[in-house]
Amino acid sequence: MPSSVMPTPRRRGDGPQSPAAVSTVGLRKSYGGKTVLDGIDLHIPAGTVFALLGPNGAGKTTAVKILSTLITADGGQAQVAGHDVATSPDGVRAAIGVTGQFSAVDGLITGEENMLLMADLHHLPKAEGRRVAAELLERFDLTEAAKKPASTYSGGMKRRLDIAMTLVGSPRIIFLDEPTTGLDPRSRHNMWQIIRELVSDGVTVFLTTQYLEEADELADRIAVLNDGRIAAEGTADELKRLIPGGHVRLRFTDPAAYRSAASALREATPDDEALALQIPSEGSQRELRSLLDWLDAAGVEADELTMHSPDLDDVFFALTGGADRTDKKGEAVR
Ligand SMILES: Nc1ncnc2c1ncn2[C@@H]1O[C@H](COP(=O)(O)OP(=O)(O)OP(=O)(O)O)[C@@H](O)[C@H]1O
Repeated sequence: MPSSVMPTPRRRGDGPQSPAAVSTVGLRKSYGGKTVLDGIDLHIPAGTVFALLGPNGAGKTTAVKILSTLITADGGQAQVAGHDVATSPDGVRAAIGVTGQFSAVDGLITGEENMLLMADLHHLPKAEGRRVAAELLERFDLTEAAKKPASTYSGGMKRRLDIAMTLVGSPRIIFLDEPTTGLDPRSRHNMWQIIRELVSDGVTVFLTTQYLEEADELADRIAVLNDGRIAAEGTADELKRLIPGGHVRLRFTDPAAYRSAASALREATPDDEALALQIPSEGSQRELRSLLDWLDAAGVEADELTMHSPDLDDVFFALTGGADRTDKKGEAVR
């Protein structure tokens, strides 16, 4: 079932007076002559999940690095947990955890040693550190692997260890930079469950992702980053309402049939790789009937006809101007 017809759950942090966990005004960053962030405004209420969505190279990691004080912005302001990133970076660091592309996991030592190192860094007394480490290893299903070097862990286990290490410091805000990139579907769903549990504990989650489904599943609010600017921001439903209607997709197995249909149906958007044609449609019975009549008259016989309601894929595609993407089934599409 397309997510757009699922009942809409109540979103957290909708109240106008919800305190901001993260807020930015006019955040800017350039590398050399290249503008990576070109005036970013964000307001993320405490206790919510925010997804920064964007194609490769859009500037997602750069935003996370600025907000977690790893690099400085060239302009604008950013407050995290009530601290200014420029004037109070220590205050920010004490309140946040960061995991993702610059993971803290050391592959040469065991999972347990990684956890104890983290406990030391947070100045926990030895016994307390051991208790917290054991608890978190258990919570993230790593007890059995705790004595093995982290380099032997699977991708999913490493991500879980990374989050467990972050939680040693009891952060109120967690930045997850592409938390499920490269994970298999089961590990991805595990990670989603972990993220939901973090939020139910009151943690604010700032996540970056290239996966629309992930943002749709997890985020209260989503911002689409494109060319250094926020192209759109809102709940998944609000974003889906930004673009008109759905479409009918015709798939062919025979390249010759596909080519002749493509030349007969000039209004359709062709996808040469998938041998598919996409025709704008609201999906009403009347519209579908006239489309079928039209296909018959044009002598077009597709091997598969599917209806699509607008989803985040469509929004992302429309807003990011056709950047390469991967659809929900993992197929590369144009
Ligand atoms: N230290 C740096 N020096 C020069 N250019 C950089 C540096 N860091 C990032 N960039 C450039 O800034 C742009 C944004 O990079 P960033 O890593 O923030 O993108 P991203 O949205 O996280 O992409 P991805 O999904 O591929 O990780 C890219 O074009 C990248 O090459």
